[in-house]
Amino acid sequence: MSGRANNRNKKVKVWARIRPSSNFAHDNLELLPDKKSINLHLKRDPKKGIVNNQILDWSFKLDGIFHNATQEHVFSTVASNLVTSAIDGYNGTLMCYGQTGAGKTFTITGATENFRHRGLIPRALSQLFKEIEERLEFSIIVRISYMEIYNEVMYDLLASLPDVENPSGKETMVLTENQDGVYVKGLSCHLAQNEEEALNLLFEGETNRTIAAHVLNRMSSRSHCLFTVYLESRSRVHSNAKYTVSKLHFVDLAGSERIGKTKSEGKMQTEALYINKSLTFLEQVVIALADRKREHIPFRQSKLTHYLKDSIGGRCNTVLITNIWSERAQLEETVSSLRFATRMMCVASEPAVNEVCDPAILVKTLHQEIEHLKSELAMHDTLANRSSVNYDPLSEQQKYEIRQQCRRYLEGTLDEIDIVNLRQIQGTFEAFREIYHQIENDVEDKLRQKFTLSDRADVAAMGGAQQAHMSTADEPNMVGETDGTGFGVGSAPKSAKAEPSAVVQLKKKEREREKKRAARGGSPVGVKVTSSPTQSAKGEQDSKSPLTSVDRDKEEGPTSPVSSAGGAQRPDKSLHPHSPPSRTAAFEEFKQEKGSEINRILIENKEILASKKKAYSDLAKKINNIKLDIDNTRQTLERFRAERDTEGPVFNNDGDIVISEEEFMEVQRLKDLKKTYQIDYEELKTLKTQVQYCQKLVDQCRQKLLNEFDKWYAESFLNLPGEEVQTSVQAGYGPRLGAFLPIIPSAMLEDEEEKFDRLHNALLMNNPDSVSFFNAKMRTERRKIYQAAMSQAQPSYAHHKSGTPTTNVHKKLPNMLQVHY
Ligand SMILES: Nc1ncnc2c1ncn2[C@@H]1O[C@H](COP(=O)(O)OP(=O)(O)OP(=O)(O)O)[C@@H](O)[C@H]1O
Repeated sequence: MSGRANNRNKKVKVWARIRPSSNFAHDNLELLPDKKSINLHLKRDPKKGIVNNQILDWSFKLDGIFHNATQEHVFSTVASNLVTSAIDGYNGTLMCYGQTGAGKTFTITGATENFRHRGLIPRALSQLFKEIEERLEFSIIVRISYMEIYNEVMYDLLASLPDVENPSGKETMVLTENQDGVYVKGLSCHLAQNEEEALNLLFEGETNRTIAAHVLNRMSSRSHCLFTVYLESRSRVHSNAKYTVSKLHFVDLAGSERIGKTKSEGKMQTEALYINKSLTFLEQVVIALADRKREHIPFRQSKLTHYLKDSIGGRCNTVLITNIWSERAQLEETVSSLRFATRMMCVASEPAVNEVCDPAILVKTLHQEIEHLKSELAMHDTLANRSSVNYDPLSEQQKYEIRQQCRRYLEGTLDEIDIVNLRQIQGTFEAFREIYHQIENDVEDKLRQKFTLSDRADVAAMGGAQQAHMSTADEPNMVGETDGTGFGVGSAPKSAKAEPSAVVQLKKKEREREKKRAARGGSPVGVKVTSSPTQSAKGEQDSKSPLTSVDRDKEEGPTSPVSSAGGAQRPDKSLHPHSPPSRTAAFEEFKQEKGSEINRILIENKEILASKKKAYSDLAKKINNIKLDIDNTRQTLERFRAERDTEGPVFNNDGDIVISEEEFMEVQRLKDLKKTYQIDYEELKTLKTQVQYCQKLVDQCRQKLLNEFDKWYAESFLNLPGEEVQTSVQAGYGPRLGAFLPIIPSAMLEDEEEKFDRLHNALLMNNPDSVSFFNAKMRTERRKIYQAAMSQAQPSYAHHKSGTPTTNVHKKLPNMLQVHY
């Protein structure tokens, strides 16, 4: 069956979710083992008389039924794909329908007091940003709007409480349509650059909804809430004119119970009437959509259906979750909800990507193409006598010939390269690039050899010192091993063996002298701190060493940083031509002397950074506490509302519900808390920028210090001109960790750390209980980063041991770390 035929059979996906209950009506409600079907048996209603046509047995088959399902299971089953498809450019709608208290809000938003119970929106946002981070080749913009429709009036839940300042409820937003679809003029749309910002918008909308419910007596269960995520995705790789736009709606519908059941009067009756009307219109739209022959769909009858015009079935991925009760008293409403669900199942859905063309880029691309074709033609005209324009790609033979031509051109044996067509020009440039890379690699190899030998000399010197320190004749293997391999660590590369440098020869001689000394029972070099240089030099006069006696004196002198305890003496190039101090000791020395100014600045910057970080973390804690306060206040307000509902609401002359002073105070408190939260949050953002800035300064200073040290070390001890030195930072090695350990760039780790902090804070806002969960997650993630970094760095380490210390760890890390987020 073709994909098209498949699409033709596609329908809106419909699920039912049963609210957990200890009074599950087992006699009336039967769930079948396929986990899709449900049978209901109603008792005859004696109030309807002896003769009535009431249907008592109902069977429904849906796409699935969630019974005792976790939030995670519901999300992965119905919403996860919607999120991925939305990033791919498909519109998506997830709607919860059902009577009041059946669990719509619990499903869509979740319970704030428990992290495990967070609903589909926070989970979807989390997955969304994770996937966006993984799609490096796309630049994806996320915007969010949050709207409430109450009594057929639209309210922006993300505007700064317009309805509180405008209690008349005069509508400021208008539903409009253009070629791109339906949109609401006046509805604020907010950029969200990460999960934290998106969660904040959700949280802000929820708070505004609660405040409006109390200040304006707008019952949240009596309004429709629409949280919409808008995505715009452009390729970073191809600068073509096409890009995708999509929107993902999360719709929490008002309670669907019939008006008789609410037993409402006054204002509440008006609400119920509006709800009934808009849900009836929704049902009419669904019925019309299900009928393929219908040409007119009555979308414009209500704000809800008009807003969702392009978001139910059709080109959009649509999922309906019908929330139902399982208790006997609610069976009639349950049947009604399931009937709506089965109607929705008939609505066809043929999702399609929403691709848009950017006219400006399109014009630019076409211009480029015209220019390209023009130049091809021009070339064809000029070269018509010599060759014709060839559009085929170059063959291997042709590429080889072009490479040869380029080489000869560079060597000077060819004066001009014959240009025949555009392909050849491109091939020529490619050949030049290859040659350039090859030269670059050759130069790097040469530098590596230089480093290898010097570092080996360094290691050998340390090996000698170690052996001397042990100072036991029964451990000759230490020396023997070192001598055997030449350097004690790994084996030398062939090139190094073929062309031993002066340093290598120097070391060999030193080993020979060492052996002789050991045979005579004398102290090895490393411990001859107090011996007379002339004396020791004298003993060596007969040897065939190419060194002068002065050289030997210097070599064995008491100022050797390796031999002196602590090694903190001032390194002197002239005194130590071949026995440099360990890099760690030299670095300590460097910080005190030549690099003292930059080191001082580094320490200062570190202190400032630490204080900023502390201020940031203190403020984050404070904000979290405010968030806890807000949650508690909201719960208190909920309690007040519940009490009012049980006692029966008291109305004033205007028909508005009168609230107690205590409740009023709580509302005030909630507003104040929200204001403080916003102010502090703004300050937190400023602090964060400051922390990032200070971090950059610290990194720069550290890098400068290391670079200067490397140059100084090379000049002073390795006889290398400073400019030729590949610094520790470039090479990924640093004195603090010893010459052989890779440094994971601190900036990078802190970047990751920041990500954790952000996530941590965002999730704390959602629920304070998640702290331990997140700490654990942070630990695992950090371990992963380290392991990944080390496993990447490991080959370089091994390489280094065998003589190639220049592998650039820095270059490898970023891509690898990004994989984790
Ligand atoms: N699957 C579930 N698991 C645990 N608790 C649930 C579940 N479904 C609903 N609840 C609880 O039932 C109560 C009512 O749920 P909720 O507010 O989500 O209903 P609703 O359908 O959105 O009602 P309304 O129309 O008034 O907004 C809440 O306290 C919620 O925590």
